[in-house]
Amino acid sequence: MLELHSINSYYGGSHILHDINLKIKKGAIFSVLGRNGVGKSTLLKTLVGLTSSTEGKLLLNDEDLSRQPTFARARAGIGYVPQGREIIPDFSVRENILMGCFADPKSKPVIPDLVSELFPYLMENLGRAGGLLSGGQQQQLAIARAIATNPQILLLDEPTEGIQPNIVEQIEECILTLNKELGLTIILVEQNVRFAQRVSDQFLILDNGRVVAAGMGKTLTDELVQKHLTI
Ligand SMILES: Nc1ncnc2c1ncn2[C@@H]1O[C@H](COP(=O)(O)OP(=O)(O)OP(=O)(O)O)[C@@H](O)[C@H]1O
Repeated sequence: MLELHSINSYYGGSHILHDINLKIKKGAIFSVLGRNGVGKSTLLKTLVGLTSSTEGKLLLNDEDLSRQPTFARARAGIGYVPQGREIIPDFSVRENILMGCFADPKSKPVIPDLVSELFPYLMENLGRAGGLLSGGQQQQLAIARAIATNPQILLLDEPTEGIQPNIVEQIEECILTLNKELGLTIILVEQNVRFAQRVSDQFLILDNGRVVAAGMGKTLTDELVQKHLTI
C-alpha cells in the first residue's frame, strides 16, 4: 500500500500540489488524470523525490519515505518512467537498461529475464545507440530500465504520448502484463481516457494542483470526464 498524507509540493516558491491524500492498493492500476499543466507529472515527481520541496507524509508498506532521497525510494521499490522517456541517446540499449540495476548496489548488472520476455526487439538490438530507436522503442527501453530497478510500484508518465497507434497497443498490453501477471502496482498518468476507463482499479483527477474527483475505476464515468477533462 502506498499512502500520501497531506502532501504539498513545490518548485522553488511555486506551490503546485495542494493537500493530496491518497491510498493506492498493492496490485492496483491507479490512473492520474487532468488537463494540461494541472500537476500530474509533479505528483509522480513528488513520489520519487524530484520536486524542490515537499511537505506531508509518504508511506510505502508503512515505511516512511517522506524524507528519503530519490535513490533510496528507488531502492525501496518505486520505479519511474518519466515523461519524454529520458533515455541516454549515446548509450547502447544494453547500457540504458543496465543503468536501472544501479538502483540496488547488491544487484548484478544483468538484464532481467522479464525484459527479454517482454521486449524481443530490444534484445535483438542491444548494441544499438538508444538515440537511434523510434519513439515506441525508446518507450520500451525506458520501461525496461525501470524493470531493471526491480520495482514493486511502477510510475508511468504518459507512456503512449507521441507514439504511433499500432505501438500504443503494444505498450498498453505491456502495462497490463506487468500488472496482471507480475502483480506490479501501476501509477499511470494518461491522456487516453478510454484506456484509463478500461483498466483502472482506482483513479484521481487533478485540477490546479488539487484533487477534484477520485474513486474506484468503475466510477470514472463519461460525466466526470466531460466535466473535468474536456477542454
Ligand atoms: N521544474 C519546474 N519548475 C517550475 N514550475 C514547474 C516545473 N515543472 C512544472 N512546473 C509547473 O507546475 C505546474 C504543473 O506542471 P506538471 O508538468 O506537473 O503538469 P501536468 O499536469 O503533468 O501537465 P501536462 O499534461 O502538460 O504534462 C505547471 O504550472 C508547470 O508550469
